[in-house]
Amino acid sequence: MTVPTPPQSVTVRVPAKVNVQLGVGGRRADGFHDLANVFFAVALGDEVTATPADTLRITVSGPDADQVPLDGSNLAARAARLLARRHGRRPDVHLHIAKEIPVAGGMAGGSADGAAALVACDALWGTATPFGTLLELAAELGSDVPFALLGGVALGRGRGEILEPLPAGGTFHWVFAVADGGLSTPAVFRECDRLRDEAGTGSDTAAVPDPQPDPALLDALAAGDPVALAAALGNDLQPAALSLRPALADTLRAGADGGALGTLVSGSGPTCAFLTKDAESAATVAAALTASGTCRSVRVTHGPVPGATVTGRR
Ligand SMILES: C[C@](O)(CO)[C@H](O)COP(=O)(O)OP(=O)(O)OC[C@H]1O[C@@H](n2ccc(N)nc2=O)[C@H](O)[C@@H]1O
Ligand SMILES: Nc1ncnc2c1ncn2[C@@H]1O[C@H](COP(=O)(O)OP(=O)(O)OP(=O)(O)O)[C@@H](O)[C@H]1O
Repeated sequence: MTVPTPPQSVTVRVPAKVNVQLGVGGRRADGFHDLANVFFAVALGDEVTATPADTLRITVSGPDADQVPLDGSNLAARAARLLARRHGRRPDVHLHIAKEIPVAGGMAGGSADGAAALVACDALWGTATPFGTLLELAAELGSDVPFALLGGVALGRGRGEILEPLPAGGTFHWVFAVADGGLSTPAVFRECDRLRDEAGTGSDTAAVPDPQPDPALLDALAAGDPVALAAALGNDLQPAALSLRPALADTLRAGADGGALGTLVSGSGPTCAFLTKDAESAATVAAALTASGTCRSVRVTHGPVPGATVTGRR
């Protein structure tokens, strides 16, 4: 019997997400918010390559590389440590992140790298962790990490970590406008609470009704209908992101004027997302956004695409 040789390196591709619906409930006793979170994975993504090393080491390349921590706080490093501990081994791995997802942009870039590191280390170390266990480890790392493993389109309940895959009937075309500088996710949730308190509605679970997925949005996804999906897009964090970064209103307007079917802030922002009719229309909207001067850069992409997937093994 031949014993398979362990790989010398494993590369994993992982998608960014946009939340086509982000219903935010009241603040729970643990500080988190219950969500009706419809995640959508887009082709814009990062690549994480794992190779054996004497000690855990992170390197990063790409346009935002200088904003990514290289120490133990990096979500990819935390993922490697968590998986190693589960299997009683040392996290002796070099993880290189080829970063395309905007940092602190509301597209779950760090979460994506955490999910990719779980999959890459599992393949490199031959630990054959069941997918259900990877999902549990992912939820320990952060609310958005399980979805980066799953990909496609899914409803996230709880703080976003309890996932139910949803059907999607076709490819949707998106444009993303990347802002200068990021927004902190906890700060945006705090601002959402503050705005609710200021409006007199209250911000805890007793005051805010449980958010529910919008049936019209789920039908539009299943039917692959971009016009119906555009009409149903919604993000309860958008007022908070706009309150912290009022200039985002100009970006959203520029995309709408440029012909987008629907516009919204992606997750906690500040990246803005534009749903378009087709690939040609996406190029037109991208050109209008670039010409408007209301954002740092513009990315054209599509989805849904699969979650963290091994794309290379040497
Ligand atoms: C805004 C979203 O990106 C939408 O998908 C997510 O809800 C955020 O997910 P994430 O970045 O993985 O967030 P975590 O790392 O789990 O939590 C960071 C912080 O965001 C806030 N947070 C996050 C998720 C949630 N359901 N309620 C919250 O209030 C909490 O202050 C928490 O301490
Ligand atoms: N691998 C990573 N890539 C990017 N940022 C990371 C990573 N690991 C840790 N971080 C830290 O996380 C912070 C948030 O970055 P991230 O790109 O995940 O934000 P985000 O996309 O807004 O998150 P989300 O959409 O999940 O709320 C960064 O400012 C950075 O300090």
